[in-house]
Amino acid sequence: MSKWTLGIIGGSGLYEIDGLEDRREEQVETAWGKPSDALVRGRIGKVELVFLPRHGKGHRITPTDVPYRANIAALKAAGVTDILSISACGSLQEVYAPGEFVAADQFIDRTFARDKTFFGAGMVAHVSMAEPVCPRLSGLAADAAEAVGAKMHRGGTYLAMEGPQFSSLAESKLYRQWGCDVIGMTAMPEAKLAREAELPYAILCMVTDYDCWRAETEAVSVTNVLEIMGQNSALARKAVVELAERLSGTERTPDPNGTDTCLDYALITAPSARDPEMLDRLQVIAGRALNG
Ligand SMILES: CSC[C@H]1O[C@H](OP(=O)(O)O)[C@H](O)[C@@H]1O
Ligand SMILES: Nc1ncnc2[nH]cnc12
Repeated sequence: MSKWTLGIIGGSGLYEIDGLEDRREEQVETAWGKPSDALVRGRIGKVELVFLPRHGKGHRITPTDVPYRANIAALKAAGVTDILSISACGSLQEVYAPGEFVAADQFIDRTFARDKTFFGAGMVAHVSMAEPVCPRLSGLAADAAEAVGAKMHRGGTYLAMEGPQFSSLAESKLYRQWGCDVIGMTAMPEAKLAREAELPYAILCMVTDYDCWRAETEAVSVTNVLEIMGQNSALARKAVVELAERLSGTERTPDPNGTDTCLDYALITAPSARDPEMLDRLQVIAGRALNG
C-alpha cells in the first residue's frame, strides 16, 4: 500500500504546524546545501508530514536567498510524495479580499536572481510546466481549507516577483492587465523545482493585502501583512491538519497528471554525453528516471 507523505512549506507567518504525533526535528544537508531550517517530521493519523519554514524560524531568509533547491531536495530525500505550500500573497483583483484563500493553479515567473534547475551542464532536462499545479492535491487542500472555515477561491494566476521590495503602482497595474490574480515572491522557482523532482505541488495563497493598485486601500506593508496573517494563520494550520486527517484513511495512487514519472519525457542529454559527477549529484532528485 502506498502512503501519503506530505511536505508542507510554510511561508510568511507560518513557522510551525499543529497536531503532529511523534514530532521530531532533523538537521539535513543536501548536494545543494542546507535547507532553510531543520525539517520538522511527524504524523497525523497514517499520514507522514514533513514541515519546512521557507524563510527559516524567525523569518531570517529573503525570498531571493531561500535555498529553493536544497529545500526541495531535502523534502524529496525525506520521502515526501506531494508538496503543499502555504504562502502569503497580495490580491490583484477586487474579488480576493484579505483573509481569503486562493488555490492558485498558474504562475507567471518574473524572478531573475535564483537558481531554477537541478539539472545543467552534463545532464540537461526540460520538464513541462504547462500545468504547474497538481489538480488533485490542490482540490484536496482547497476542500480541507473550506471545511475548516476558509473562504476559498479555486484557480488563479500567481505573479512571482523578485522582491524584496513590493511592486510599484505601474507594475501592480501591469500585472492586473496581464490577468494575474495574486502576487508573491516565492512560488517560483519552488514549483519548477518540485516538478523536476517529480513531486506534485499545490499552493494555498493566503491573501493579506491589495498590493498597491486599489485607490481606497493603503499600499501593502509588512505591518498589514503580519496583522492579517496573525488573524488567519490559525486557519491555515487547521487546514493542514484537516487535509492530513482526510488523507489518513486513503491510499496514495500515482499522481493522475503523471508528475511522479514526468522525467521520463524530460531528459535530453545522450547517455554517452552525461557527466558522471552530475549524475551522482542528481540521484536523490532523478535517480528513478536516470537508473530505470
Ligand atoms: C512578509 S510580506 C512579503 C513576503 O511574504 C510572502 O512570503 P511567502 O510566499 O513565503 O509566504 C511573499 O512571497 C514575500 O516573501
Ligand atoms: N503585495 C504583495 N506583493 C508581494 N508579496 C506579497 N506577500 C504578501 N503580500 C504581497
